[in-house]
Amino acid sequence: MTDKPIVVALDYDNKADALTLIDKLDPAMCRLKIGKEMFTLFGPTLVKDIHNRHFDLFLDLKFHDIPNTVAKAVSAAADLGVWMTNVHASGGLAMMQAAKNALLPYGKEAPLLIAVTVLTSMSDEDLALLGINVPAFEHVLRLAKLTHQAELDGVVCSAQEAKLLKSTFGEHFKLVTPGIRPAGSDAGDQHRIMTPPQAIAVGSDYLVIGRPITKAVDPLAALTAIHQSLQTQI
Ligand SMILES: O=c1ccn([C@@H]2O[C@H](COP(=O)(O)O)[C@@H](O)[C@H]2O)c(=O)[nH]1
Repeated sequence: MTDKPIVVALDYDNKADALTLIDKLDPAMCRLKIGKEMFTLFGPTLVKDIHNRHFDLFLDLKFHDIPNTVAKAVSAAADLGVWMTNVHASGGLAMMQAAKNALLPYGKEAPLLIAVTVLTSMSDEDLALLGINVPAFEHVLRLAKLTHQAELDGVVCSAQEAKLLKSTFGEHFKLVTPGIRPAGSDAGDQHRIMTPPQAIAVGSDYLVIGRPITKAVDPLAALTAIHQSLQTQI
């Protein structure tokens, strides 16, 4: 199992609430993620606030644009010193290669660069509505092949595809899996879900977990319980 596989998704509209939670967390136990909502509201200052608290930060902005624009955006993310950032694989091979090339000047300081395959909120039926008439796992595999060809560090996928992707691309290709739900917790808008221990067992490297922790009555207790549920797998 990867060192520190839990990535807590901070989807708050209030910075004070987010910092209150962060201040209860231990950087040795988890990493953090901010996405479009918090970055749009609070910007690079929030990134600094989180770095000052010694957490690795996944900047989940899912860039999807023409190659030149995405390359510049990824470079701007690297300038913030984040641990991981991402693009949409459906932006295409040239876009992903431009993003990868933009990180070359950063050397070992470059963030991990991964690509979103098929959002975990999407079912086979949702894909069919987009004219994609194959099961989600097939489209995930197709986009992961493109990501691998562009030499990115890995993909965002659901844990349901993790076994297939690990066996296809090997240990070094990182699998970042949202749609993680402890047994009995509300799936919400997520469709392709798995429990934390199952996700690790099938090869997920990083488990992105938001509401099961942030909306819990006691978020620290929820995180600790998930963390403990993984310890038997070390
Ligand atoms: O396919 C994807 C890509 C990103 N996400 C993000 O992960 C978290 C999940 O939060 P939960 O509250 O645990 O559902 C959220 O920030 C999404 O933007 C994803 O869910 N699926």
